Amino acid sequence: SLSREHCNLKYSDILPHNAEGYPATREFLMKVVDILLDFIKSTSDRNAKVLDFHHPSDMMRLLDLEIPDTGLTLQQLLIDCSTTLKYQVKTGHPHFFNQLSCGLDLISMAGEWLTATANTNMFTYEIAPVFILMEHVVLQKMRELIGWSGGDSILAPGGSISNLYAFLAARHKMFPTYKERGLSAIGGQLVMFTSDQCHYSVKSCAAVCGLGTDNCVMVPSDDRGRMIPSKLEELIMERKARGHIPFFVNATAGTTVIGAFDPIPEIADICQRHKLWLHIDAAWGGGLLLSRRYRHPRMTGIERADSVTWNPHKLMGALLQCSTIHFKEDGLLISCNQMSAEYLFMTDKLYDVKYDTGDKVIQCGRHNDVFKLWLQWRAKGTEGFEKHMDRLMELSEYMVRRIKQMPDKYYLILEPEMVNVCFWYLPTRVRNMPHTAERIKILGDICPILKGRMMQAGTLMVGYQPDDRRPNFFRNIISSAAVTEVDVDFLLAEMDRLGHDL
Ligand SMILES: O=C(O)c1cc(=O)cc(C(=O)O)o1
Repeated sequence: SLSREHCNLKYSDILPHNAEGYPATREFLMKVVDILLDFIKSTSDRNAKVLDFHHPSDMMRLLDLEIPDTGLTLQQLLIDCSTTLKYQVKTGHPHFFNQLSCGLDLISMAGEWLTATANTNMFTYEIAPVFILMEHVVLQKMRELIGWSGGDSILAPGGSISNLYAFLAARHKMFPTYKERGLSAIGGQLVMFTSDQCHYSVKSCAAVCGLGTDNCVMVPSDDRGRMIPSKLEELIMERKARGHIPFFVNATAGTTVIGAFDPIPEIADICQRHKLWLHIDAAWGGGLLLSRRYRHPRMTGIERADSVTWNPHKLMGALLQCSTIHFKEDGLLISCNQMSAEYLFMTDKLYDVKYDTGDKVIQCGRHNDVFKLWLQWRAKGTEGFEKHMDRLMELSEYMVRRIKQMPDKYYLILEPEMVNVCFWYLPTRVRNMPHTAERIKILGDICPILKGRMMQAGTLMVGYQPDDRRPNFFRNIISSAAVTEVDVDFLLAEMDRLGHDL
């Protein structure tokens, strides 16, 4: 807690309100840092819980979230900070496997602290000169890793918006007068294509941009979750026969649930033949472009795409959020979205206004998501990122081996292409049953119960979900640098401890 002289102070006693307030300001902020360091310490403590679960109504009673009429003391604010983190899920804990984004990279976090302190907008070079230049350098490096020279990119508030920007640029490329004239510039029904395993944000582009989801054709995938190219071409021809205008194909590099990679070369050939825009949603798999060992064959041909989404906040471990969208053709983003608002994007500035990025996107104000990635890249180097990717894949391969060593307790659903390990847990009573539809139904039904036990015990978090081919199954994600083989062994033992009697 704060020293006696400062513990009754309020926000009005610190900078900027009180010009003499630096000592109190410093003490308060250092106390906040202490609270954050405690959280970081317990996040990396394997004996600490991943979460302290309470149902929402109980949680409300444990918290004091009331919005006060008069401000509270700095001391109370410190208590508020501690309480908030006490009930926050530790997504950086070595036993947190629940999402595609797991882990707490402390260099990236330090970058986020600086980003917050700089508190600037990314729309013009004028107020973010260093960060704008960093964006250029980092995004160009990522385009080189995709296999392009030139082109353009930007950071977006998440993979869904990155995919939307690709859609907008594709439509603009094919129908440049759409921007001014709207639908009448198109004179026909646009159609887009994606696999039935794709991220739902691709389909939402059709809803948001007026195609209608009926015109977002879901292409069947094979039993590995990969788009079937021959089906794609059939569906394109069928829509053309109906007088529709196919214009956009999304291929997924790393699907959300099973981590599948669509076959890019065959899909790119089809796009070339039919003159369609090829977008590759590598939001999840993109990090593997950094690995010479795993990039091929998963993303062979990615350089043939017209646009690529790649989220460093996923496999690369940059802090949330950090999503990038890359275009092979330079100039497309700005011509598609530019509105030239005179109060912001004046052309008579003293510096080269091509560095003003705000007019490239429909957002205007844009958060600085680049510094935490740049600082991380400075810390790791490209080879450090490659080691990180190879390590995550190695741990997933270890988990698959361990699961195969316990066929009585675990059923591996398919050989993973990346770090999504999909399996069923087998409680004692089903271990002698044949693997029939009847048993699969039981295995699906126990997922939410076993997950509930994990959350109540607070010792582990592994995600589950159904897909279009099967009921609930567990999907384990290893994307955290904190995870080791010991944690994989813990996961498999803990699920059995919690679930054997289900
Ligand atoms: O960035 C993430 O962690 C993320 C994004 C998703 O769309 C879906 C998931 C997920 O299914 O874990 O995670």
